[in-house]
Amino acid sequence: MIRRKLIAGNWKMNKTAADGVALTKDIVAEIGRIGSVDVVLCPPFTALESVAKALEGQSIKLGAQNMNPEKGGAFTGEVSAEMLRGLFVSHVILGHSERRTFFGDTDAFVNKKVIAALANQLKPILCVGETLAEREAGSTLAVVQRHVEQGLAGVTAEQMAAVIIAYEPVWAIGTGKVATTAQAQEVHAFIRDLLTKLYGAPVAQKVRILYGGSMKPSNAPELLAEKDIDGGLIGGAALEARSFIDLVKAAEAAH
Ligand SMILES: O=C(CO)COP(=O)(O)O
Repeated sequence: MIRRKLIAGNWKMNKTAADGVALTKDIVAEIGRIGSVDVVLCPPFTALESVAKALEGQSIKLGAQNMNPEKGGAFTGEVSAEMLRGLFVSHVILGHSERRTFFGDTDAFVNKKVIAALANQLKPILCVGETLAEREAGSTLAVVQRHVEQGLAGVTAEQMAAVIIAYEPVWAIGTGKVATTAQAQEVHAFIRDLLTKLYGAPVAQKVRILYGGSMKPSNAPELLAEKDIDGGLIGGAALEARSFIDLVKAAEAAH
């Protein structure tokens, strides 16, 4: 089973709309119509519309970094799935560890978002991963299992075709401390086994599992060569055209 590699850039709270357009134009100039790798840019909400325009006619897709599961109403400061769809957004990062840590996102709330995203034809990129304390306590796999099972509660086998999972060990995010390929592959294989138990092998074999945490052009080829690592969710290295393009090229070479 060949899964298409996917490289997604999570810009986090960086880039004004103008900066985002400039970065997008540089990326598009080199890899706008890349055929063999899926590429998703996830700017902040404020840059989605301008980046969508800069991506017109290209195969690169647009993602958001969060969303509220409600349809609409009195939820000051929040953004709904329908609002994102209206801006040509196709993907949405959900359950990122920064949201879990700083903004109180629980597994149950993340699950509501996943369900709402799928109901609105948005592809969720569900983030899972342990903290350093959890790894040191030997609970990595238990934490990842909880994030996956609770995040996907109520998601059907058919809907899994639209779901992407990102394994992001929290201790590797923005720290320069990348998980070893063996550490990453172990957890990716564990997630695929879990998906096999939940949905059966034909479904589990098709789900893309991305790695995230200090992924760079220098360490990407080794990570992307692993059997169950299907791409990357990139933070820091997605903020510059050169490193992001090189990551996409590494995924193309690993294809
Ligand atoms: O959190 C991440 C992507 O969502 C990873 O961030 P870094 O690539 O900056 O470590």
